[in-house]
Amino acid sequence: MSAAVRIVARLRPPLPGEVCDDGVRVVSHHSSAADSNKENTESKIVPAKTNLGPGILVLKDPSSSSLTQQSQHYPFHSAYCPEKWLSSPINPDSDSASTKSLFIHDVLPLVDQVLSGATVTVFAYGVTSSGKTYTMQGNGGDEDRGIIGMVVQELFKRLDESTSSLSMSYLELYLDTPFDLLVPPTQRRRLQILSTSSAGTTSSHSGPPLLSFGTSIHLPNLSTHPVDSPEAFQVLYADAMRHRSTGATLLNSESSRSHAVLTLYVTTTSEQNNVGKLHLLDLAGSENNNLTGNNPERMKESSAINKSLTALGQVVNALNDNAKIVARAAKQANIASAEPPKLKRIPYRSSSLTRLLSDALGGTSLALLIVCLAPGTKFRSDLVRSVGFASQARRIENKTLPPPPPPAQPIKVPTSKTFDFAIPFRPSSGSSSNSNSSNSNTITFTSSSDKAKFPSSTNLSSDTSAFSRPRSPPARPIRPARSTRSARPRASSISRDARKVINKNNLLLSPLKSTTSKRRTRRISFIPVPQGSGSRGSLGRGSQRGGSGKLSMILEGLPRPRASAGGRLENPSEHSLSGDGSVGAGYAGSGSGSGSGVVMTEEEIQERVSFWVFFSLYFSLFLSLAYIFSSSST
Ligand SMILES: Nc1ncnc2c1ncn2[C@@H]1O[C@H](COP(=O)(O)OP(=O)(O)OP(=O)(O)O)[C@@H](O)[C@H]1O
Repeated sequence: MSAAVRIVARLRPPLPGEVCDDGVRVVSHHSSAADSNKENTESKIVPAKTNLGPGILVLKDPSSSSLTQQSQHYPFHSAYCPEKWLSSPINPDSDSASTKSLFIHDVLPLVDQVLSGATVTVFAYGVTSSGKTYTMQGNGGDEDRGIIGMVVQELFKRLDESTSSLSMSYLELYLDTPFDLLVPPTQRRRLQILSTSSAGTTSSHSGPPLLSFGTSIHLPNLSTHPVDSPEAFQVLYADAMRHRSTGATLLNSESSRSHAVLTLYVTTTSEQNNVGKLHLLDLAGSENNNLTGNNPERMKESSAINKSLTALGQVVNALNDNAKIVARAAKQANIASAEPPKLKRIPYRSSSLTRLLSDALGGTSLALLIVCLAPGTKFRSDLVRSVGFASQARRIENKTLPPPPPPAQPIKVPTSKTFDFAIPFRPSSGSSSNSNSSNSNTITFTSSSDKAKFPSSTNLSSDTSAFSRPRSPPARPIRPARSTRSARPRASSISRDARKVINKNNLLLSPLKSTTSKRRTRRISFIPVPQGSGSRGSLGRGSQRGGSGKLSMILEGLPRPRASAGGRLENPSEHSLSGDGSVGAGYAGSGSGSGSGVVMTEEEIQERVSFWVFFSLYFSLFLSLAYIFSSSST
């Protein structure tokens, strides 16, 4: 799968005393057709779907009040700016300037991807004092929260704590050298950057997933720290920020003197062992030393920053050229027989920054580039350079990795008598509490294939929020047989119904061999649920048949959909998952009776008969003795 780098432009408001002109505008999608240059084909192809995007940024003649033929259009995925630079008012519900808008429209969809196990890189790029740190980190207050704080809050809202965990690493590139920001300054040591193949991380590994920094690069000594709450994150983050290199320049009293890379690892241990990664980068800004008034130390830093940003520009240039070469080759008539186009070498190794970003640019990560722009006239040439850089990055296509494979471990085979291990069904919170859950009986099926899995397209209800992890394709749902009228139908009639299930679901029934069979087994318990229990998982299908009785079904030994503690997975057409993780598929039985049914193997019936015979014998013996004893005492 390929995915273009997503580009967002953000024009900050003027700072006190900053001289601005009318040379930049953002054309909202509402007015793009009317206001923008109609001959600009690029602006026409941008879909107008989100509230704020596509963000067409226009550089225009500052002395002219309107957009002219000479105005240059830069269509990005979104653009944010104070209202005064909007070409026409946008949707009144939208906020064109805040970090929150940017987060909701452009970052939030990527958070879903991280939870699905993808690697995502968000990086803020721009000239010094253009608002990169403000965008990523905020200004400290709740009103001015940055993307990092919002992402962490959102991750904790969505993480299922029983199966997922969050950890973080944080490093800075100071003078193009990586340092760990989460170790005390006394232990500050230069980190090594290795390519993944030389680090040997591709070797097979069992146990918890490895927290490797990237797919193609690896930092073996970078520390990772578990984070179990937003507050714990704040403590670690604030500590690390104290270690980050900042300094005052004439343009910014707290100018970042290093590129900072915060990585959040979402490790999921249920179903599929995988790690979703979110790299959040606050790059240092390119600097014009004439404007910053740097001293020798600042000059050294500035030269390192500018050098690494130049290297980044060269990488983007080369990737852009390659994208053009590929597009040109694709236009040629007989591509199938043509030689693959000769592509340029990408100079990733020319700086530590480009090595760290090799996944995000032309690699396997999903990427969002936030181009921060300063409106002051003294920054105009920097602004033009920045939008030029962003326009080139727009053509870069990353090759995202496919979703992680399904678990390799086989499903565990229950070997002893099956009904002893039946998991009692607990009614979900919406159902009535008096279901006879202890009265569970089981039938063992031996499956000829692994096809009959739970339909996995289950959605989380609104209170638990959906993980959008791509799951294995849904199989046909198992449809339990219709119940009979009697509360305890005879085994023979149940067997017939059960056979229907078996035939429909490609299962083999082996009632006598089932408990000792070495083959993979599945157990299905049919448990009576009181009439009108109102489980949210009840199917409409059954009620169409006019039935009022309900059965619930438990599948054991199958992968279960995840739900957060106390949360509930729900698919209104098939299944419900109660907070304890037990899954029920409610359906309405036919007929007007209670609709409860019991399914047993012949072996189980024999066992029950023997039990009752012995029980009756002992009980009558006890009665006789009691009678003899009482008559002798009188
Ligand atoms: N969107 C915004 N709204 C209000 N103030 C902003 C905004 N963006 C930036 N600022 C202010 O502009 C100043 C410079 O911003 P910031 O430090 O984030 O720049 P920077 O791009 O990170 O600079 P450097 O590369 O030098 O670190 C700060 O005082 C910040 O509060």
